[in-house]
Amino acid sequence: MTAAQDSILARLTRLGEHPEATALVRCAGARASQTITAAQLLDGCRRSADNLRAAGVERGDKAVIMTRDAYELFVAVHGSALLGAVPALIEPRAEVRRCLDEIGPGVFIGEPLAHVGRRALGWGRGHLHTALVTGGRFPGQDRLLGRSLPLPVADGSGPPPRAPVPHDDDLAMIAFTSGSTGRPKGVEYRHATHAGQLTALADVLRPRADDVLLSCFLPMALLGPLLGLPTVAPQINHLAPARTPPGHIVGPLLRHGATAVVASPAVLRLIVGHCDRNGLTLPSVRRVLSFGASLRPRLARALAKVLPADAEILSVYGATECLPVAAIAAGDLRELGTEPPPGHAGTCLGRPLPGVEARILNADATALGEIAVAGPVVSPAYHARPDATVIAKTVADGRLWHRTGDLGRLDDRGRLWYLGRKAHLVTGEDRTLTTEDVEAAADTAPGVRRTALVGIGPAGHQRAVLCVEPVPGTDREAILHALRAALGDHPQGRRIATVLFHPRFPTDIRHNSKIDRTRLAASAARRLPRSTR
Ligand SMILES: Nc1ncnc2c1ncn2[C@@H]1O[C@H](COP(=O)(O)OP(=O)(O)OP(=O)(O)O)[C@@H](O)[C@H]1O
Repeated sequence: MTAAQDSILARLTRLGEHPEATALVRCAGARASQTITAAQLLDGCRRSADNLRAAGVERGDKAVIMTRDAYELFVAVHGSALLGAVPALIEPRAEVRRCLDEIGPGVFIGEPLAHVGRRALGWGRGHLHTALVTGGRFPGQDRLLGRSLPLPVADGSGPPPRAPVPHDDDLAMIAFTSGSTGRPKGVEYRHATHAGQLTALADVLRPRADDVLLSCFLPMALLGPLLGLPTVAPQINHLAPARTPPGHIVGPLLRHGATAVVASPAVLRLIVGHCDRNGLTLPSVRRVLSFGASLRPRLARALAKVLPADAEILSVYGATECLPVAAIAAGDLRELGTEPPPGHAGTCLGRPLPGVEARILNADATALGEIAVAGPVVSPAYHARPDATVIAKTVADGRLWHRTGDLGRLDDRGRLWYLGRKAHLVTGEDRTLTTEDVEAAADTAPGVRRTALVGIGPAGHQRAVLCVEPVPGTDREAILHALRAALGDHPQGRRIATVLFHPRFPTDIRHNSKIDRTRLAASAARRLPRSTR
């Protein structure tokens, strides 16, 4: 079987095998929800494809899709794919205009607010020929924002859609990176990439017949139903996930008896905090997958306390260009945390998943280098960014390797370790510091919510500044004391020149977990006396 026969489209049509099964639960707030069956979801995709065709969307068109509603996203993305159009996903952020200028989409499908952003900020100006507005219609909408594309939940009565059989190498989707090292890049998913990702995701999720997935990450709602998992999509604040009222997550989790939870560390912290404050536990949960950034042992421990004793917590490593790559159980993380290896320690990511290979490129004397990944989960190129593709992709031993831009090493047991991003290395006159190494140690200090190591000054002459986000209400002197204890014997930590407190770190929109180090460093630089910069 070619990968494309196990593609998204093939899995989509397989939804029709259990028409009455729950496929998606769309939640509003803590209590309200709408259950959508597999037949309804499939019918919705077919209707969406018909409406898009009627609106002039054609095979090969690139269609930006921007909606926070999981059902609309599902039927717009998969409806476009049924037509042979290429959905493009990007978060609404400062660089959208330049990103879209690069990929040149002809179609923009989105909720009214997305179109307001498009009109105001010129997203897609010059290449869009079709603007389609989802959700309810309002007077003057066609003139102001674009033609209406109503995507109400379908009744499930229509004929099954006819899905084309794609070639492995056909472009299936463009997904933008979250841009923590610069302007986001449009990652090409071919049909074979998607098929590889779904297979690898199934390896980490290990779906069972009675599983219910709670997806706190919107694009995961596109995949959960295709893995045969009834997928509950809570009403996350997708523009700032960590500001979601936690009851909007925990309420649906409890009501729908979620057995698997996919979330970023920031959202997991919300869930734990809510449970602690309200004396709640989460008895239905068997498996939690943490995505997007390191899962700290302290958070994993707090999470374990609200889960059943045999529940598994996994930290999953990957990037938009290759997802998932490796996974590690929190129990193993905790054990490793108590006995960090000497030298560059960092955070263990676990072994690469079946079918995925990892290597360390340009390793130095301590075996530290850049993590590169090969396998079916790897995207072969950035869309319309040959410059970025040349830098990130390399062929060796007949296989395509993606250079992740992450520093790491492989230990003698085949486990990957993460040391931070290459772009975030702090380079001083006599030493180079890796962020994760220092932060993993500093984050163990009581009173610290998280830390970020940034370099101030020109490369090669940087001053190492540790920014600290404290737990609100904690005494700063006590934190400094705890940090000295945590870093005093640490080979890198001892080199830190300055500690600065910052009440709330700037983070990425997608996960609210990746620290925006460029902004943080700029704010730290402003606070340092001129003589020490
Ligand atoms: N489990 C994890 N532990 C530590 N870091 C992780 C984990 N999972 C992901 N990451 C970090 O997230 C990165 C991938 O993030 P993503 O693909 O969203 O875009 P980005 O790398 O932030 O964007 P850009 O490439 O534009 O800078 C990884 O390369 C890694 O640095």
